[in-house]
Amino acid sequence: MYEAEKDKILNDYYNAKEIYAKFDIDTDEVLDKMKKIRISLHCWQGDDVTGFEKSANGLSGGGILATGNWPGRARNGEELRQDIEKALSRIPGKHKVNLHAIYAETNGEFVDRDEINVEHFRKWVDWAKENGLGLDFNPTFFSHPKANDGYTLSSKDENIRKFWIEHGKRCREIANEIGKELKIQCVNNIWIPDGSKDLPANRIEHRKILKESLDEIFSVKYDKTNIIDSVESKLFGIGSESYVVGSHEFYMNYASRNDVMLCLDMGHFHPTESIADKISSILTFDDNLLVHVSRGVRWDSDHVVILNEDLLSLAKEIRRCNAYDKVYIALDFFDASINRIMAWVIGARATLKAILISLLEPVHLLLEEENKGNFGARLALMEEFKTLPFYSVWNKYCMDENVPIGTSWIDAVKEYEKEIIKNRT
Ligand SMILES: C[C@H](O)[C@H](O)[C@@H](O)C(=O)CO
Ligand SMILES: [Mn+2]
Repeated sequence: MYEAEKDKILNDYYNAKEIYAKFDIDTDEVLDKMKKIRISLHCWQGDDVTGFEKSANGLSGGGILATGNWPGRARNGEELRQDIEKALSRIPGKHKVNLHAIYAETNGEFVDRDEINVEHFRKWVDWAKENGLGLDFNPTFFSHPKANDGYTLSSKDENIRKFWIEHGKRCREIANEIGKELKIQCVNNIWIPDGSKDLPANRIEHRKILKESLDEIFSVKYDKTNIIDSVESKLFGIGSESYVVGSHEFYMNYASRNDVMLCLDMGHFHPTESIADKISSILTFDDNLLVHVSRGVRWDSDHVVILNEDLLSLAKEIRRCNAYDKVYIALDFFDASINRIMAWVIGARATLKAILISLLEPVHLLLEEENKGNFGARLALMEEFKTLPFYSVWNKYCMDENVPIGTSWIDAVKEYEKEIIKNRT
């Protein structure tokens, strides 16, 4: 970066610092807090949720869908890690990478999901260590012949159920080992696609079976410094429009009663329902919460996350609950219609911008007006605070973290596409 550019960024930052100081916000302190926040970058954006299994036939049986055919998706661990590194070099801060079980590396051998162990993730763990990254984990209960009849952990077929319970147990074991080795807690999130396209006659039976399967998976206890377990609900999916076994109510109860963390995915609720309002309710009863940051357009479409009202409300609510040390933030979108690295960087930068904006908000002044009953003044302040010069603080954060300022990251990604991605035929 040229000296003149640095001076300009610093100058803008000092001006912004003065403005925020008028509202008792110390921007240096906010930047220190920012540097401690790790978000989780989902590996599956890099290959459209395909994975590396020998028999991989793309995303199937999961009620989720990656659309688009942008060329050059990563085809193996080396390419995927190279792409993630490229993305991370454009994202300020030290973060985590979120893996799914289908990203096991098995030396060309077929290893079924009920046989995987931590050694199949050796390259990921060594790479994470070298790069100072944390890893999160997810069992993969979809894109498999044993998921094709629509039910996995809630299946009435004992053989199917046993297979998936074993998968769930092995994934927890793997997540525990990862957390232990990296010395960074690993979030292990369970999402299953189970449900039915049309109206079921019996809803409760599958839910009782799911409860039993989860009890069995969670019967092994691990040290929470290594692994924290979570369960993710959903409203509906493709092929499970009428009934989803793991609904919000199901998992909210399960999580609260079993010392398991709940996961709220922004795309997994009714389109007009915001998860921001749910955070304080969950945290009244539970210690932690996992959020999947996604963007649904009319349905759970998993569009790339942008700095929109939903994302801002989410971040502001976490901050207003003083809960950045309780809420785990993981990205979850998959767009195959644009450059996949751009997708990661856009989504991650938007999420970090929302977090920064929330930390810069003078919440204490809003509370002061609220506590006096001055609701007009509270609304007026909320509006004024929206246009405080956060961008100057953002640029300083990017400069401190040695990543490109403003739009300058875009050309570097285009270049990488020309040199590396376009050659993947
Ligand atoms: C691939 C992820 O596990 C998946 O996206 C899940 O988290 C989900 O949101 C399914 O709709
Ligand atoms: Mn999700």
